[in-house]
Amino acid sequence: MGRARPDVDTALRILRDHAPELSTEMVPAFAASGRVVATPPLAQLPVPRFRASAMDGFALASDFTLRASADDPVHMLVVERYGAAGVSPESLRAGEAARIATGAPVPDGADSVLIEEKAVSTMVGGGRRLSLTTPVPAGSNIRLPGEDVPAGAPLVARGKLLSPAGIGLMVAAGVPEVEVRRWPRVRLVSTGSELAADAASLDHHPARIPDSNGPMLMAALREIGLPYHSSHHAADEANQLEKGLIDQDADILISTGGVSAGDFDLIPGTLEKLGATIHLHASRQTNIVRDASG
Ligand SMILES: Nc1nc2c(c(=O)[nH]1)N[C@H]1C(S)=C(S)[C@@H](COP(=O)(O)OP(=O)(O)OC[C@H]3O[C@@H](n4cnc5c(N)ncnc54)[C@H](O)[C@@H]3O)O[C@H]1N2
Ligand code: MOO
Repeated sequence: MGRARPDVDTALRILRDHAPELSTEMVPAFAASGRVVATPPLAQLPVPRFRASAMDGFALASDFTLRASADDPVHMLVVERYGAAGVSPESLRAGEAARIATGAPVPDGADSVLIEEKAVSTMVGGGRRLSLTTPVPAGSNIRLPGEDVPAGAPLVARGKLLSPAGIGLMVAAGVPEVEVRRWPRVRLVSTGSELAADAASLDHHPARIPDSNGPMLMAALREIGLPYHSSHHAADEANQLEKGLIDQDADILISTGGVSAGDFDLIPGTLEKLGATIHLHASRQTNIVRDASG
């Protein structure tokens, strides 16, 4: 058992090297926040899914506007051919410009979107006429299919924690479910004969103090989103400690108290008796161990 105090990176590496991998489960992508990725999810759809307008305005063929000038404006006929959701809009004919909304599919025949604010249009006869005094550059305000994420691309690396951004990315790319590690189960053991189980017993025992570490650590576990834990209080007495520390269902055992040099600091000895190997005794306050069962 080394007594040198390792830095945080070293301590984390030792922990990772000895932590057994948890089994995995499939969960819906929308419900995977805070889970650890076991198998990188792959984009089922490209993002954008189709050639999409980045702006509200008019979709048109840039070629048609090449000769536009203040002296000699180019006029186009505005057609209202929105792509209904899931339906590609009809192709544009020469000289037509289509009203288009941000995110809508760009019709065939158009290679550019002129933004609303730069467009000058007037009613002529029964229709709307768009007048251009400068050419519209090819490719303006169009997002290409797969520009953000190509189909098949891995979205989140193995071992990463899924963030809200990761959830949005997976759902945008059509991923229905993702393989993640199951939640680890944590057992929390407050040790110390001086700890009072409840406020009432403090009255009868003037030398006792409340078990504040237990509730604090439970709150910390909840804060990082770990849903499964059990908590236990054990007096500084070998049998009680042994019983308290054994939990076949726990993946992680967190104990508090009993690791320093007092006569009643029995945790390291008890753990070793139970078959644990101490890989890191990081400080007098921190014990990091691995159960013999793996
Ligand atoms: N002519 C102009 N067009 C746009 C301008 C501008 O100044 N002039 N601003 C652009 C900017 S910047 C932004 S930001 C967007 C703002 O768009 P809206 O807030 O009006 O939102 P929508 O047009 O409804 O949608 C935009 C885009 O996002 C997609 N969307 C909407 N909700 C969802 C959702 N729940 N999940 C996934 N995707 C969603 C929608 O389909 C569109 O693709 O306007 C620019 N345009
Ligand atoms: O207003 Mo938009 O917010 O530039 O993405």
